[in-house]
Amino acid sequence: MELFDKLSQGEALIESAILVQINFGSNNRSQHSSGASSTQDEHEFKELVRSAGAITSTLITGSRASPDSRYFVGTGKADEIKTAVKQHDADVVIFDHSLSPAQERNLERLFECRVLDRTALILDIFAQRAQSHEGKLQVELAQLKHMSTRLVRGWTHLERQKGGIGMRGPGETQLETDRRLLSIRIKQINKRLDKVNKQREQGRQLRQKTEIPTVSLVGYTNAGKSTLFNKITGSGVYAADQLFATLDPTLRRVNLPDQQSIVLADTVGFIRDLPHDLVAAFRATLQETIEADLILHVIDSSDENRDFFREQVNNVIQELGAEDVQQVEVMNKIDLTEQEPHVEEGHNGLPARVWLSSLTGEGLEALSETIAAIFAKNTFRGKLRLHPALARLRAQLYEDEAVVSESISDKGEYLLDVVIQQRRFDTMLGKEELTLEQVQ
Ligand SMILES: Nc1nc2c(ncn2[C@@H]2O[C@H](COP(=O)(O)OP(=O)(O)OP(=O)(O)O)[C@@H](O)[C@H]2O)c(=O)[nH]1
Ligand SMILES: [Mg+2]
Repeated sequence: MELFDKLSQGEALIESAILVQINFGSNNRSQHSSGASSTQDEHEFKELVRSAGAITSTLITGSRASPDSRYFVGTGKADEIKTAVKQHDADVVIFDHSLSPAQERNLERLFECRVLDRTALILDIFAQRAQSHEGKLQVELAQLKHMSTRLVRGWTHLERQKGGIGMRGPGETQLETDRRLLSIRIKQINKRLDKVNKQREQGRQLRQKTEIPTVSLVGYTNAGKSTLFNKITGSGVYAADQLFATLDPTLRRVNLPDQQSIVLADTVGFIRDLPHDLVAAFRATLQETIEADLILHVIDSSDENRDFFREQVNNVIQELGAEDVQQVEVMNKIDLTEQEPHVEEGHNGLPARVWLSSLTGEGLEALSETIAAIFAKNTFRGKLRLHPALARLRAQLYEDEAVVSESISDKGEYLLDVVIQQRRFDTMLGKEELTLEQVQ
């Protein structure tokens, strides 16, 4: 009866999955390196599968020099997986890697069961989580693109009606249609996305006109961004112990202690090795990140791999062209550690790191004050045009880590984007006894 209720609510059956993870012998994946350990990879892979709503029957690991063109794994390993499928009566085999359409097809024929790769798995999670119109369109587009190379399949054709991982979203009806219909649908979605982008652009321009600074919560999946967002805004944005609980950036206007307003944006969590197609598909969703005045980089401080995650997120920020945006690290979940809530200052006299707990709320006030301080008048932020003779001042600004970006004018002047405490800046200028030209 319970099962029937579940089905009638449109929820998929819980599936049993065989997981496959192959180590290709790269050094930075070894157990004791500072990078992602294999145990960590394993944990994350299982979490992803759990988020997709499947149960891990068993995880099969192995190592190879390079992928086999036919089965991705060697024939011996392929037989091992096949046996496991039979033994566990598995519904699906999920690879923590990208598979070519041909490999996927060969494996499905061999196992007589559905085979998914990492991209399809992540897409499936996205499909379940997408909330907004744009998010749904983005996911459908990415799914259709992924699917268009995999239209001709033997086994899945029959299985598709049943639903399950990788089968949600546009799957059921689209597989029966041909490539032509698929491309029509892709065009349609692109058109709608264009429209959504225009609307987004209008909203952004409006915010710029009113000069409300935008603050983005960015971070690895499960770091606690949505929990923090909810705590700050008092709104009920979905937060759950699942990867990708949030897909769409959610914007809220927030009043700071000193009467200033900011727009706070919650964003989708980053993840290691996000398939490249997806980075492109979600660029629009993460646009807010790029255009923010301040990035709050949320980090699960209780996680032993926090440094690795931090690096991963900073890589993605760079990929999105947002590395010049000022960043404050939010060291979250201190309730799970020995840390007391506190603010760490950077060299430029501005806060660099706030230790807090989004769950208990300790340290939250300090964060609000920190954000307020950054946008308050006592912070100098702007572009400077420095004559080449002012190289010493320039060096000092660099020493203080106050320079966000730099270019050189035709006349050889330094054009600097600077963020620094006003008082500290005044002291520096005092020493130079020179006037500067402030651009802007
Ligand atoms: N103990 C503790 N748990 C926290 C804290 N903040 C968040 N969590 C938990 O961490 C889990 C993930 O939180 P979310 O806010 O959904 O994380 P997220 O960064 O938005 O994740 P994605 O949307 O998947 O990117 C939830 O179970 C939260 O309850 C905290 O300060 N302390
Ligand atoms: Mg979230």
